[in-house]
Amino acid sequence: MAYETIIVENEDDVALIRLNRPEALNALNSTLITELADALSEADNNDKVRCIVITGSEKAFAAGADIKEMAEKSFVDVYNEDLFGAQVQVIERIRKPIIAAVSGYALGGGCELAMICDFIIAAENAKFGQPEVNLGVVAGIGGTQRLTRIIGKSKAMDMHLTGRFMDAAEAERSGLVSRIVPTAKLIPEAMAAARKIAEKSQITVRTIKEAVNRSYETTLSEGIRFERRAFHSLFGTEDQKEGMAAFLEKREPQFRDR
Ligand SMILES: CC(C)(O)CC(=O)SCCNC(=O)CCNC(=O)[C@H](O)C(C)(C)COP(=O)(O)OP(=O)(O)OC[C@H]1O[C@@H](n2cnc3c(N)ncnc32)[C@H](O)[C@@H]1OP(=O)(O)O
Repeated sequence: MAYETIIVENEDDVALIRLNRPEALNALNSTLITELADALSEADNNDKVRCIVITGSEKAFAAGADIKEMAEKSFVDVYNEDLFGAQVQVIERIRKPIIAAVSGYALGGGCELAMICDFIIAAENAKFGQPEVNLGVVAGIGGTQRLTRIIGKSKAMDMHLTGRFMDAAEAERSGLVSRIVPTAKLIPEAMAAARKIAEKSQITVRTIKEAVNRSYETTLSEGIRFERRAFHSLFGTEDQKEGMAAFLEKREPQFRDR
């Protein structure tokens, strides 16, 4: 499908989605967020795609929601159109793993989009922030909830209340990003991680995603019970037999997603 504000490249088993509004530092306008949700759904439904990478440009992953588009809207406008609601729900429900490859600014909705992804690989030049306070609003795509769970209350309050930016090193120390790579190597490193995931059993990968995400939604004991059931259930798959046999036979597993 042809898109106006994103570019989708399918390489082997991985869909690489590039946000592409360089003139506005990939600010999330209604076209971009809708096209992103559509492209992610398409990738989720495409049997050839086993992992997804979302990235932006070197200067900006995304500088947040499009302020020019939002500035004149009233409460009634954003309430009635449920600004960001439908598209974000689609993105949150994608079952395949999504890596955010972040270079440059990931601010406001850009930081929130990266946090919806399953993990973040950051370039050395990455900067994260929730500067909505400077615009007289609060984050609206989960920033107050996800950032707090990821980096803790004190740092999350600092980021949201002051609107300051966090560099890649602080983001890694805080657990917001899984690793930092040289800026020029961001896409190759993210694609290599995605290809590694794509080699695994997709039933196992989806179960892992579901179980880790469950930890945000439930109590520790419920989460552990869910994990144990998930672990037991995978013994009903051919891929568990193959994975364990391959280890014992000292060979690489050939998973069939069954
Ligand atoms: C999703 C919600 C609900 O959580 C809410 C939000 O996300 S609100 C938005 C939060 N984001 C911000 O407040 C960041 C706004 N941008 C900046 O502070 C700066 O642009 C910068 C620090 C990221 C980069 O600064 P600089 O290098 O000086 O570049 P600029 O000249 O400012 O920007 C270039 C160009 O891009 C336009 N731009 C940047 N960000 C946005 C945006 N969020 N919405 C719309 N347009 C944006 C900027 O206006 C410039 O375009 P021109 O004015 O030159 O046409």
